[in-house]
Amino acid sequence: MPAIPAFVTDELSQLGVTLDPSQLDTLARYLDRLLDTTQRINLTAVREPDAAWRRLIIDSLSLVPGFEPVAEDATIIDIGTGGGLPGIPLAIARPDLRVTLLEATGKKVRFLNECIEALGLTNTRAIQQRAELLGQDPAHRQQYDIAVSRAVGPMTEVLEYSLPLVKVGGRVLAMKGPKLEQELAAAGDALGILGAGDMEVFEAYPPNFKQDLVIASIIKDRATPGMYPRRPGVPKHEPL
Ligand SMILES: C[S@@+](CC[C@H](N)C(=O)[O-])C[C@H]1O[C@@H](n2cnc3c(N)ncnc32)[C@H](O)[C@@H]1O
Repeated sequence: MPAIPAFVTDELSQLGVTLDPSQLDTLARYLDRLLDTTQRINLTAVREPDAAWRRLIIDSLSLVPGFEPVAEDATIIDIGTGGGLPGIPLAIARPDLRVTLLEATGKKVRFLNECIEALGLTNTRAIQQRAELLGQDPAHRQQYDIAVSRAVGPMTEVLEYSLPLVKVGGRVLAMKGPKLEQELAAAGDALGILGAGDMEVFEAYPPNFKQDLVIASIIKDRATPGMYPRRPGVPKHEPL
């Protein structure tokens, strides 16, 4: 069984996340695969095992408290999931939720499908597509309760990828660093245009952790106009 550092359960419990031994084991097996595969495909820059538990697994699970209240069987989409972050740790920690991993790059999606199969993640699927196209696909547009993301781009771009995929009444949860304030100052137009309502920003960790990870939580309260998201590449190169 892959090693699980002693700090993991304690740090998770400080975030309000409790996992059983088999969930911890599944997380360890996922991390093993991710670190092993990253020697061939660049899936993460974090290679050292303790740092990988903290920055990849525990950081991802810091989103869990932001899910509440959430309906049983709620649908989550992880936009630009790369090697499965934060979506795979979330799917392991919350088997009651249905998780879609969205990623544009084929070789990363192949890795995600191998993980889903090997780890027996029956609540998880991976889709190879660009967010700009999935957001215009009626099978996915405004179908998700929650859109999550990590390290996909500035807030304005993340909002144009995320809000079209979320139901009215659903939520966007974006993992962000210390530049969030500047990014939000630039994102006012995007919030209004894309149908955002109330927004809250909270620290992912209690103060004793000294981590600067913050989570922006945005409720969607109106339908997104049909012209958004715009064509692939436009949200990035001509931000709203
Ligand atoms: C910096 S990586 C972050 C990956 C992962 N979220 C993480 O934190 O490790 C950004 C990922 O988003 C994907 N991506 C970027 N733009 C995208 C888009 N428009 N639609 C789908 N995936 C996209 C990229 O292919 C890449 O794998």
